[in-house]
Amino acid sequence: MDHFLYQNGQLHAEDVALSTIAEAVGTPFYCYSAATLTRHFQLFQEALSPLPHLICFAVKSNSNIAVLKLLANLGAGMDVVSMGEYMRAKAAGVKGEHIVFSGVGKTREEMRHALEGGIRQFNVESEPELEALSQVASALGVKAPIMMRVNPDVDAGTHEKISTGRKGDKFGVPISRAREIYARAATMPGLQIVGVDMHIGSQLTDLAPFEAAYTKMAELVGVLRADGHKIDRLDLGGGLGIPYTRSNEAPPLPTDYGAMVKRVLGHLGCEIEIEPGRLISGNAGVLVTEVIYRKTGEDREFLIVDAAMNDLIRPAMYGAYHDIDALIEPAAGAPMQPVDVVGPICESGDTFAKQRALPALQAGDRVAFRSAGAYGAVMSSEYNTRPMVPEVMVSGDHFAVIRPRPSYEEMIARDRLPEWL
Ligand SMILES: Cc1ncc(COP(=O)(O)O)c(C=O)c1O
Ligand SMILES: N[C@@H](CCCC[NH3+])C(=O)O
Repeated sequence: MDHFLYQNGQLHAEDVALSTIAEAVGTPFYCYSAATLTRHFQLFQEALSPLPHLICFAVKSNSNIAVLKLLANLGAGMDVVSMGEYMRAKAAGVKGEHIVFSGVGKTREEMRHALEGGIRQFNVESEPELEALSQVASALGVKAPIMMRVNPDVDAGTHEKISTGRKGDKFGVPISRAREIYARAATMPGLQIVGVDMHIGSQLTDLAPFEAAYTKMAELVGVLRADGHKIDRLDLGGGLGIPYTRSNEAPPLPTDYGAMVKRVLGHLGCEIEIEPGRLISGNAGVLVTEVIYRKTGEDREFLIVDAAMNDLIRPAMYGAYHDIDALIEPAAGAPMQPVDVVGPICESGDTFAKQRALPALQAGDRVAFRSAGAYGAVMSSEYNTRPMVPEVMVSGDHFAVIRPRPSYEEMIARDRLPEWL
């Protein structure tokens, strides 16, 4: 469910017409709906309600501090993967005890920073990382709460580039070695084992791989407890997929996911953590862009828009599909024409859609790329010296710019010229 709907012939974010925002901030811009973010978070709260749980929003999917604060106000914890994300979570007012630190290559500096600022747990991904954390925590005279991220060797059945739980993937420690590694961790100073972690991939559209992984997790918990470890908490990762197009079959809902979690893991009496990103933020955001030119090629029509692959890289990177809607609702029965929707960057990969059926749009018309709230703004860059796109949040009938567009002067002024040039 989202709150980007046509009202009186205009695409709205909640009760604000997107064209009103376009007039105020210029295009392109990202727009998020506070109501959608809230709704999606609450779906997970309801789905896990009978179990003790904490929903740790995956900051990597959308790290704007206003988004984090909105979710934190609803009771969310945060899943971070860098010192920068940790600092963003803190800036949004999240307490250290509600922040979990994931990531395959945490540095000692990041460990120290999180231990000093407070942390719920580190999700440790290798033995060298365990050793480093043990040393850093011991030097600070504290105990670092840890879980091992266990790689269950389950194929998530998702895009090759975002599958993380097969034995050839770089993530976690092999489940076959988990017992030995937990035994080792238990002997190391400065560490306190609190649970087990898994994350098998992103944009999963089927519950079966989750269930296969969590079944292995349940077995492992039994083994580790029998070995004398105190396992009170399970981090199940994120990964539940979203519909990127209205014509697709919808992926499972948080309710279905929650029911499965209860069935497979509920009897263990553990506190459950999940790390959803995309399901909370993905359909809570759109990227609005304006057509600069309509161009007739040899064998096709092009719409050249003012957003580009540097602003939303998913189509170029994964061949991802995003629905495209005109801000002005096409008249019923208006003819649709196939066009390639492309950005201005000098790469053929700067293509948002090929041969997409759209109404007859012209220069000056605006469109919204849907499902852009997750892995959109966070993956953007300044390639071609294009300023980062501003972000706006709508709540009801009002909106606020939650990250302004930097000026060209600001961008240019960041470089330094060495004296010897
Ligand atoms: C460790 C970890 N947790 C959570 C997530 C969030 O995943 P998603 O946005 O698919 O829910 C990711 C990204 O895949 C991740 O790597
Ligand atoms: N960036 C990816 C998801 C990666 C998930 C992070 N572990 C996407 O846009 O789909």
